[in-house]
Amino acid sequence: MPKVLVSDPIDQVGIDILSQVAQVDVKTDLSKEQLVEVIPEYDALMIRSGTRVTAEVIEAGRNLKIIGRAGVGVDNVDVPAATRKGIIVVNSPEGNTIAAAEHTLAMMLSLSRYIPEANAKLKQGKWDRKSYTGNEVYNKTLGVVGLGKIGAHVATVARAMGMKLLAYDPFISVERAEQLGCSLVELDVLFQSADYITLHIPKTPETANLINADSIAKMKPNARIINCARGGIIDETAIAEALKAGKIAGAALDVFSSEPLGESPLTALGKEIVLTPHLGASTEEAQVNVAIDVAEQIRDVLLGEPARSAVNIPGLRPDVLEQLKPYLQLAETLGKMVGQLAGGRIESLNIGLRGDLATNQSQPIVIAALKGLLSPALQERVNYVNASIEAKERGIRVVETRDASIKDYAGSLHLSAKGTLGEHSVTGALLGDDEIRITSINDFPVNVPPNRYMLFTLHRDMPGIIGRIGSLLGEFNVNIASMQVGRKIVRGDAVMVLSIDDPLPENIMNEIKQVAGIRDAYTVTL
Ligand SMILES: NC(=O)c1ccc[n+]([C@@H]2O[C@H](COP(=O)([O-])OP(=O)(O)OC[C@H]3O[C@@H](n4cnc5c(N)ncnc54)[C@H](O)[C@@H]3O)[C@@H](O)[C@H]2O)c1
Ligand SMILES: O=C(O)[C@H](O)COP(=O)(O)O
Repeated sequence: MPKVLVSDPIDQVGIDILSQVAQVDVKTDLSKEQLVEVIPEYDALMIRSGTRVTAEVIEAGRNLKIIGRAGVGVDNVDVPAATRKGIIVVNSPEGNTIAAAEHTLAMMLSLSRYIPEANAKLKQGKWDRKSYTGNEVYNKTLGVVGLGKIGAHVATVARAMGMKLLAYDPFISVERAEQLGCSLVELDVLFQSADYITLHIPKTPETANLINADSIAKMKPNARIINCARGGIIDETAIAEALKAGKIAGAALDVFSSEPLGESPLTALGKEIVLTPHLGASTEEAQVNVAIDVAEQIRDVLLGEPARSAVNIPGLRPDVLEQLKPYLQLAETLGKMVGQLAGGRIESLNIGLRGDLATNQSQPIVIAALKGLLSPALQERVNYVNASIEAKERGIRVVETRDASIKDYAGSLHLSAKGTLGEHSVTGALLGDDEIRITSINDFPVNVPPNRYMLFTLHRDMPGIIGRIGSLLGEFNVNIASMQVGRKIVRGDAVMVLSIDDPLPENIMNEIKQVAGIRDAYTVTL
């Protein structure tokens, strides 16, 4: 039974799902060193933002197949290191959207009405009404930086509260912004015009310290900033100084450049700042959502099924994936075949998408073909996650061509591999919904299903040659399951495809190659 380590607190519903297929260990207080020590025995790791999955952890996780982040942000995971090792990283892109948006709105209102401090004072027995006259958000301008899932929900609710909306998001269309009641503006315009600025962007090199002394200098003195996105998007020293000097009116922060928040100039400030310890996703509902979402993906991957929201393999909607699955199988099979036919070091792979396939999303098919091509050499070390990187590192040039006009099958795939020992091609298609057929070898037409063990010969089409190969295999006690010859002209060149029940004995290939008329022979194991 596979083993799953849960190293951050997640809802029991997730543990129950994982327990259907795995032994689940919940260890939420592991130090860095302890994590590195225990990770080798686990097939999957499930985390929230509390566990840092460094390259060292990934390197030590020699059995790891999947890291599941029960939440959105994967910035606590070294995703490139996981990708390189072929470990799938999945998250829950939508499970906590509403929770984070509502927390943002709660922070905005708390900040405007000084609720946290008024509450604390009253609990100390002080009835102070005069210190806490706040502001209404009604009719004020909210600047939303990042109009993705959370930003969009914040905008929708803020609009209903009577706020005017500006948004900055270079990846969002004007139509989408207008649909949400937002005017898309440049960042500086947003900084200069907004009474409230809320951040809903990932932390990237472009967004690190986006709010700094310079950007704060552009803001109105009554501006209030809310960050429920990621620590490090705000320069904490700059914002603390600006608040102290009264350059802006307030800040509400849920996330920090270093978490847990230790000693910080932020904690010394008064009612103009509201701080929460990364609580954006902490609702019962969100925790159930993300736990189910991620536990199901871990379960599926451990059962050999694809994950629906992996961050390091091409994202496909489940319905598209379902439709493409037989073609992925086809691409992988053809990749395996053509790689073995070409032999030696492969320099380039030409992938021709034909018929209906030419109009499909090609990236997963290309990856599947590369996985097939590399799997004889790399075995289980190559998968959908790292196939492209592995191919690139081996200097394999990948060329994709499309031709929707080739209609001999609904969709077919033509792979041509050029290597140090020559160039070979295979074409394949699906019969019915999911039965694979090899339809040509080196452009000789055939029609054979793939088989675990196969033998191919290139030969002169002449009497006796098929019989000679048949008897030779018989002499070596190899049972033939099926045989087919493909040729373009009578007594010209031809290809023979044999499906055999057993692997070929080592010394038979030399004998086959010596049969009169045989130009070359190849074995393929699928
Ligand atoms: N505090 C919490 O507990 C909590 C909970 C959930 C999510 N989050 C964080 O909230 C953020 C937003 O999450 P989401 O689910 O809405 O993500 P999302 O991917 O749906 O939206 C992010 C948006 O940011 C935009 N964007 C990217 N780079 C940008 C840039 N340089 N300038 C402006 N816009 C840019 C993207 O186009 C996208 O529309 C993420 O950082 C996520 O990790 C925090
Ligand atoms: O990216 C996220 O999903 C949030 O930051 C939530 O993090 P958490 O799961 O640790 O609460």
